[in-house]
Amino acid sequence: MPKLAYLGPEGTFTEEALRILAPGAERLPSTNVPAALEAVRRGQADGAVVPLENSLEGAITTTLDELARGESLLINAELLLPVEFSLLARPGTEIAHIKRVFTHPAAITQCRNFIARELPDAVVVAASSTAAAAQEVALPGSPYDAAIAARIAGEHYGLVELAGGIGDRSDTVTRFVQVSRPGPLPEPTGADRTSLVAFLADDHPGALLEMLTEFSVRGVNLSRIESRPTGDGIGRYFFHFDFEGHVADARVGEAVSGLHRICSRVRFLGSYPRADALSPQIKRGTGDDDFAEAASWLDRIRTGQV
Ligand SMILES: O=C(O)C(=O)C[C@]1(C(=O)O)C=C[C@@H](O)C=C1
Repeated sequence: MPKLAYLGPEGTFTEEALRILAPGAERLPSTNVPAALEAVRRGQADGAVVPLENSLEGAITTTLDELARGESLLINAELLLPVEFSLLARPGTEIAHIKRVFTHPAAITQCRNFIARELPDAVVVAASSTAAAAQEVALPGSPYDAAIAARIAGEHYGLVELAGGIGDRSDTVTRFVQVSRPGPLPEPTGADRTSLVAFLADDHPGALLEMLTEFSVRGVNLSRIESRPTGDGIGRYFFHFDFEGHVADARVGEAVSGLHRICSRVRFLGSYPRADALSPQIKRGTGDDDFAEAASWLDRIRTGQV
């Protein structure tokens, strides 16, 4: 049975995602995303499940940065999980008396309107996770009056739900990824996604366009691009890319090789089945057969068999 680290403690949305992605796995709660990923790198866990982006707040930048640094980890699965938030408090608490709310920064963003409307005078403090906030609020003498978390966190830690479905949108989804140390890739399914991090050799004019061109000329459709600061100064970035296809596909392999040639460094983050199982539209001349036929034709003309 694999042991998987996750952003804990029990009752986080990440735990819910892990239960779906790996129902039989042993769960190792970690205090934050870096700790969950380090547990994999140190061999304390066989893998980890961490949040990557949210449909309302965008990327979980800590995860992007932690996947770009340290020893390489590979994404081997993803999950899109609908997230619903509840306002949880110790029994007997009234909303009017709530002055200090505790929750994960992503939850603060996703419940902004509820907080402004129903808790205008409350101070909202960032916690390492929604369930960590609920765990803290449940402690006698806690400095916090309420937590924003999943309803199940209230059940775990003995809190009552004062309000449910408090997110600004009812259709919010968070994307989670399951990562492991480098090893065999998942087999191509025809509905895959590939992720990588690219570091520019320099920021000459058009450098970003050159990277994008490596995808477009081969008909590889980008689904996400995020710039993240390298820390070397304002304007110095590295880039996270998600795109359709599996690195075993000729067009994807050619695009990734092209990036490898023009960038100072490329970190491959994996090819894995898409959570939405959507198959890409293959542009004319960019299918595996097209690449194979073109390679044969090139061999022929290089030997004068024109
Ligand atoms: O704190 C949690 O419960 C988490 O699983 C983290 C997290 C996140 O990082 O976005 C996951 C889903 C929600 O968007 C809120 C928080």
